[in-house]
Amino acid sequence: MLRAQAIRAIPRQAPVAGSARAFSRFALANAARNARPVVSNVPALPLRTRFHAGSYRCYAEAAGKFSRAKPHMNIGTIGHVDHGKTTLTAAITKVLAEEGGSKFVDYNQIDKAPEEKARGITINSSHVEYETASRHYGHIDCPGHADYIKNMITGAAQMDGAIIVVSATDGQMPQTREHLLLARQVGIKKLVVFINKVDTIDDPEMLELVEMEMRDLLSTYNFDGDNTPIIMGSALSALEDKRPELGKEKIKELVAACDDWLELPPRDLEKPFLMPVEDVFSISGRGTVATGRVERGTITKGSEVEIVGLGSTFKTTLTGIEMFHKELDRGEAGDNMGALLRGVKREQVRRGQVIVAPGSIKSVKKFQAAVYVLTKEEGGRFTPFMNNYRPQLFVRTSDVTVGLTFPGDPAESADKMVMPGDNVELDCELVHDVALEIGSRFTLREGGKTIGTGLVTKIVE
Ligand SMILES: Nc1nc2c(ncn2[C@@H]2O[C@H](COP(=O)(O)OP(=O)(O)OP(=O)(O)O)[C@@H](O)[C@H]2O)c(=O)[nH]1
Ligand SMILES: [Mg+2]
Repeated sequence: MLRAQAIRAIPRQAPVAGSARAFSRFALANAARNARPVVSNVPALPLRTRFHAGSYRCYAEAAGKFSRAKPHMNIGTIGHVDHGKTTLTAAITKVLAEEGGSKFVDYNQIDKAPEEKARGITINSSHVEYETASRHYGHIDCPGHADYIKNMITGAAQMDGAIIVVSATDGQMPQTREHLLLARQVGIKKLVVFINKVDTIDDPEMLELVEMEMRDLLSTYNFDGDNTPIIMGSALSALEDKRPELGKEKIKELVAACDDWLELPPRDLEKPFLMPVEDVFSISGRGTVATGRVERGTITKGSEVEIVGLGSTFKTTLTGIEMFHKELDRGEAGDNMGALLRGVKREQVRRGQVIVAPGSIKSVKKFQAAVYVLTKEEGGRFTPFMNNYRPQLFVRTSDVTVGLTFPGDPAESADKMVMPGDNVELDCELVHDVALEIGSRFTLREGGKTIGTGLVTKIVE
């Protein structure tokens, strides 16, 4: 709800008074098209894209509980089961509440996370918020491993940075590694480590060992193992007001490390321009107009752009921008606009292509992806699928058949299968190339229903 309000709260760019002739025919069609969804139950645009459009401004206007003049960042606790993610989340809100930067949210409130339906996929996750001297944070904690996986693949609750929690009693465990890998794949660049349950450890050498192993592991997954802040403490002590040197003080250190080390994500407006083509019109006397909703970046009239995907990639000049029947000089993320393209024939541009800042994204046919396959309760398949399964892949406005195979030796893949509810790494080959990059999210559909969702993790060609 908060999110929906927040999206609506983002003010649109006010149209500048139009010049001589607006491309009114396309504007009408544009309005009509916006009113009807193209494929009825295709999941909405990734929440992330919409949510990020206004970044912290969303929060500023939606909640009004704290002062929101500070930049906003989404983070979360990740790590192996039972290592103390939820306890730590509660402890952070408790310690910051004492300084007026949060409302204390106790363990039980966090752990009875509501089921959230994001694009048909049920994810249990809790969102809390708090404020430090320099930032406002939205913090995500999921109750179970499967929910972290779904969350990260689908991006339903996006994290720009994360706190990885490792229990000093166990050290790194399989899910520590799995979450690190996924964090890397979803584009999280920096993490902060919290070695938890230090209250139960008497041997300092044990702690050194856990720290060393974590630094190695971070480096293995291409994080900065040498410089990543590692804080050792006890979330439970902080929560129970015991041993402040392990509790409260360490939570303060952790929060300070988040402020200093985790980098604010680039705002959508700062990214290179990208507009997925939804429709194309030819307007006599003026030329070809492509319409769509700008996903990221800004563009000015007269800029050089590149049209990418579906077999043809070429450059042209954007000679006009129109919104709401008015001609404008500039378009930006979130705008529904029409782009007048110089010297381009109508047949050269198609729905499914993207118009981008030249060189900012490539057209791709083969890639690897992390895929989450919906359960039948989530509206997905009832039965497993095998090697060489060929559903439709939807990304932005394109819809292409994709062949899915298991990575590795084909001889060993013959009797492998993927069950509804699984998450798997798959090799993907599209029948047509489309604009994709590492981190692009897509959905898989078959027979009119969504059966899976995926994240591009590696570009092959
Ligand atoms: N001794 C000690 N126990 C702790 C500490 N932090 C958490 N625990 C205990 O560890 C257990 C698991 O803590 P949770 O916070 O539920 O762990 P989690 O990582 O959220 O677990 P899942 O959500 O199930 O993956 C609970 O019994 C906590 O009380 C700590 O600093 N010291
Ligand atoms: Mg938990």
